Amino acid sequence: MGVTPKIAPSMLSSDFANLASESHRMLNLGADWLHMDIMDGHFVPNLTIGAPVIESLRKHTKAYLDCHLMVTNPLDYVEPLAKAGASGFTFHVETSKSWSFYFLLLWFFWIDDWKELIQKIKSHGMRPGVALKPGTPIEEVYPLVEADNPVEMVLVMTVEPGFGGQKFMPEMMDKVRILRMKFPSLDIEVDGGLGPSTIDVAASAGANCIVAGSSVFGAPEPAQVISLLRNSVEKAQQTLIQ
Ligand SMILES: O=C(CO)[C@@H](O)[C@H](O)COP(=O)(O)O
Ligand SMILES: [Fe+2]
Repeated sequence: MGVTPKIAPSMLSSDFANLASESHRMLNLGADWLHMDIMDGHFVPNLTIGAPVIESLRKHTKAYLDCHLMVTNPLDYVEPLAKAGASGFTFHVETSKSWSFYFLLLWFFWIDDWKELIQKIKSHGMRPGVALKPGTPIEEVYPLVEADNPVEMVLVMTVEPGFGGQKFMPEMMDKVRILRMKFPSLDIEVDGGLGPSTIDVAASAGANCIVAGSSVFGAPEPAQVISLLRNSVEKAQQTLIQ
């Protein structure tokens, strides 16, 4: 498998009043990416940060900022986030999906929507990803991965988006397994409830990008948790290759 492990502490669990030092702390403890949860209070019932905070953080670090957009209108965020210095831009496939369900005609607009969105993300120098909620079938993301101009990561939510500290949903691992079989070199990220007790099942299903908030920030030795997450992915990759 050509995909490398990426451990991404979710900064939602950090002390937002000390975001720069919390970010440095995580990177010094072995994190690869910083996972930034952007919520608009509409797509999910919680409101977090937006481009101004990413811009402030960017002044303090060169790290890969893995932005997870839990927002209803991701297109509106492309330009501000690119200017702010975001690295990855992962939008939810469910945005505008309800229209497609009711109106066949609008379904075509939805297709154009995500094509335009991916194109815009790339032309603004960011790396596009698509996320899906627990209730969304995995087939929904296939067209975006198989497109001529595809997304470069799929984020499989392992909790309902909106809050940190929820319980991991092992039944989501079927999605990860299917994706890994179909797309051996795709970055597959899992997000929600990941930690020492849940990493092995996610890693052996084929996930290589691991978001972890409460398990890292709540640990007495966060470095040990980061290293355990990485070791689990590396070990599972050896098994998957054989
Ligand atoms: O996107 C989300 C929540 O919607 C996540 O990124 C969480 O912030 C992960 O936190 P833990 O479940 O690891 O505590
Ligand atoms: Fe997230």
